[in-house]
Amino acid sequence: MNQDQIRHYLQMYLVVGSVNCKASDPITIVKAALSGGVTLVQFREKGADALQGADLLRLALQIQALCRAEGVPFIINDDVDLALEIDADGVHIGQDDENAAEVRDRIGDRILGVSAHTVSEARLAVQHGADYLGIGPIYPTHSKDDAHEVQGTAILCELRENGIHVPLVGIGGITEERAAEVIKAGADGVAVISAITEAKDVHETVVRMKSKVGNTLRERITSQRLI
Ligand SMILES: Cc1ncc(COP(=O)(O)OP(=O)(O)O)c(N)n1
Ligand SMILES: Cc1ncsc1CCOP(=O)(O)O
Ligand SMILES: [Mg+2]
Repeated sequence: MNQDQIRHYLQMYLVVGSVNCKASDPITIVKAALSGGVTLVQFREKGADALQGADLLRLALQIQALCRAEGVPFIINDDVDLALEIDADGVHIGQDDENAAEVRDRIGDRILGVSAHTVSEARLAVQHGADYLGIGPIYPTHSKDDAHEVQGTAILCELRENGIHVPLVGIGGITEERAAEVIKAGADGVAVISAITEAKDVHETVVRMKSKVGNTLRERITSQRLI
């Protein structure tokens, strides 16, 4: 998949697991998010009450089927074996997960996302074959217990200024109100858990957030052309 396609998929990126879906069930939330226009879905089944075994597999397959029906890529967090077993479109791994170069060998040309927190982690992830980098937490988050320290949007500027040109997605505490500043700082999209899974109206929240991302990307491109 080329970088332009990856950048498109990163624009409105839903990260979701059953643990994040308290107001409603995961299927209802994913359906509403897809109808609102999410461009990529990551299945992240993690935390104290996370599903396991057959229940986890069933939910992964159900969400995958919803994504396939909408032509939205579906990727798995951490679990490369699961991704291969169900023929997912890719995986997302972090610095404490399986080595990125080994994962690239195992998954072939599926999408590989890698979390990075510094310029050197980013450079190494790219050398190892990452298609995109997940950067954050940009803002405080209550969705990840072992989150890295908050990085702010400055990390996105720093990566771009240091020659990291691969697709980047910001993650961590991103809301409708904050989406534009993440894109202005250099991200190609926003990856979101709670602002979507805990929204009163998931469909409308995604529509509005995606529109903010799209408008800000267009403004950024226009202002770059003027320089
Ligand atoms: C898009 C995206 N970016 C970053 C992460 C975090 O990955 P990781 O650091 O491996 O932490 P866990 O999500 O595995 O707890 C992500 N999942 N997605
Ligand atoms: C998985 C992950 N990685 C860094 S922050 C985070 C959690 C993002 O969740 P939220 O959008 O609710 O802050
Ligand atoms: Mg991980």
